[in-house]
Amino acid sequence: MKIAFIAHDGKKADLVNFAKAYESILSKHELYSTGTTGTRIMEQTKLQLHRFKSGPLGGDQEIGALIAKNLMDIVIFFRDPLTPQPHEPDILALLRLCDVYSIPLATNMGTAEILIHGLERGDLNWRTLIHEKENENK
Ligand SMILES: O=C(CO)COP(=O)(O)O
Repeated sequence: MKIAFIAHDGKKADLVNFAKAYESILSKHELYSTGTTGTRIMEQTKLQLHRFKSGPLGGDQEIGALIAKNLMDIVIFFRDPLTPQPHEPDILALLRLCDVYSIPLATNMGTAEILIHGLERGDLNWRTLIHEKENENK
């Protein structure tokens, strides 16, 4: 599965702790992130991520482009609800695309934990079926 990690500055420590706690599960998947978030995770775990640009410089939109192609399977985006962001329109666009394509999205630790346990249990295997169907239609 392709999993995207994004965190605003006030939530990066939480996301790094999450990545550490679930490192063994996450290491079995293809991981993506916005720029600074990915750097922080790679500094503090052995995980390898494909890093896009930093969020304010277009990273949310780059991840959004993968969602629009239905290529991203899970988005874990720890937003900071208490701090205004200069690129708020990009953030809303990313969240909107998750809803357009029914992509499982966690915006806080509580939901992220449920998603990761569901992933391990096979609850998200329907995403594999979607990829197979899309390949058949090519
Ligand atoms: O701003 C972000 C998401 O909206 C995150 O970007 P960084 O990971 O580069 O800090």
